[in-house]
Amino acid sequence: MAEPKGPPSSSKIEMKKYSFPVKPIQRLCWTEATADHLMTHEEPVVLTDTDLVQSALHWDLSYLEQNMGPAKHTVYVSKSRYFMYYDERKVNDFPSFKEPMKKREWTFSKFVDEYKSHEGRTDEYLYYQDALTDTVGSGIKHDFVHFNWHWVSERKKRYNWGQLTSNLLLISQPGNITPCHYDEQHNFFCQVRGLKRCLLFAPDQYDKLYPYPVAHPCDRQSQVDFDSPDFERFPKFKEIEGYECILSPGDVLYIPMYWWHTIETSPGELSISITFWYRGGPVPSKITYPLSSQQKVAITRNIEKMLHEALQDHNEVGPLLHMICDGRY
Ligand SMILES: CCC[C@@H](CC(=O)O)C(=O)C(=O)O
Ligand SMILES: [Zn+2]
Repeated sequence: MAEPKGPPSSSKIEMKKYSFPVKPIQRLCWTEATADHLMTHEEPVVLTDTDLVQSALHWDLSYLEQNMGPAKHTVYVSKSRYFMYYDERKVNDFPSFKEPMKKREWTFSKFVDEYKSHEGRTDEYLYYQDALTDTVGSGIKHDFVHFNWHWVSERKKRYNWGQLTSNLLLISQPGNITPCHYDEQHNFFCQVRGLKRCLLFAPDQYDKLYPYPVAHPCDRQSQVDFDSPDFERFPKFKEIEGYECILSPGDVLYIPMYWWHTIETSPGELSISITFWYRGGPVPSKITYPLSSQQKVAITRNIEKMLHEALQDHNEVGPLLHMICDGRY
């Protein structure tokens, strides 16, 4: 099997540079035994030759404008290059919370107009993030039906994943960054157009990435500003170690559940990506020890949720956890 065509090396395209060490994420044809081994052990890998979204590789802004139909779609507007997700259902409990980006509902044509008028602006940036649903036009429906569903359903079965929950279409301006966070689902992250640099961190780096409290709108997001880390508040960030890849069209990055990731769109051109998010498989009937770092993260989440539920005030969760731990553990 010929070596998969390599991606452009990160030195060729100026992405943000960080001081922490990163190792390359392996880039393998999906038929390689090592690719299967990595996915079986919930470790990231860039898969080539899957043809998963081959039928979408011709997508560009004008084709999408012709075929996305008349429905409204979610576009985020940010004053910076950063697009940090927040859960609007949790905002009420945090009156001083400032939304890191604004949510707009635009038709696709309106998005294209705004996209064009935002080119060159440095005061506001756009990021289209919406699920592919049956409101799309026949052209997109045709492309969607011709995703490689056989391949991806074989993977779902082999790795005993839960159901497919959504396919998110992501259309990013050059230079946009999704800050570091983890998701509670497995993700086949498919690059359709443009380049994206992905930095991933294993679930056992949890204590170095200082996620917001579970009750906070930015639950699952790291509090650390990678551009200027506050080592007073987040001293263990100094020890962070990550993995890196640059995705080209046709590449599929497996982002395992609970793996942290921050993704930057190359400055060169707009990026189009499609996600395939799957719930985790059923909890094994027999728990084996030691527990995995993913299981430990799930336990910490349940503890925070239970304490918040019991105390009815998220401001009391920290003091109670300190009362349990300080000077005792
Ligand atoms: C809303 C999803 C954004 C995406 C990162 C990116 O492409 O900017 C991501 O975090 C994921 O696919 O899990
Ligand atoms: Zn994510």
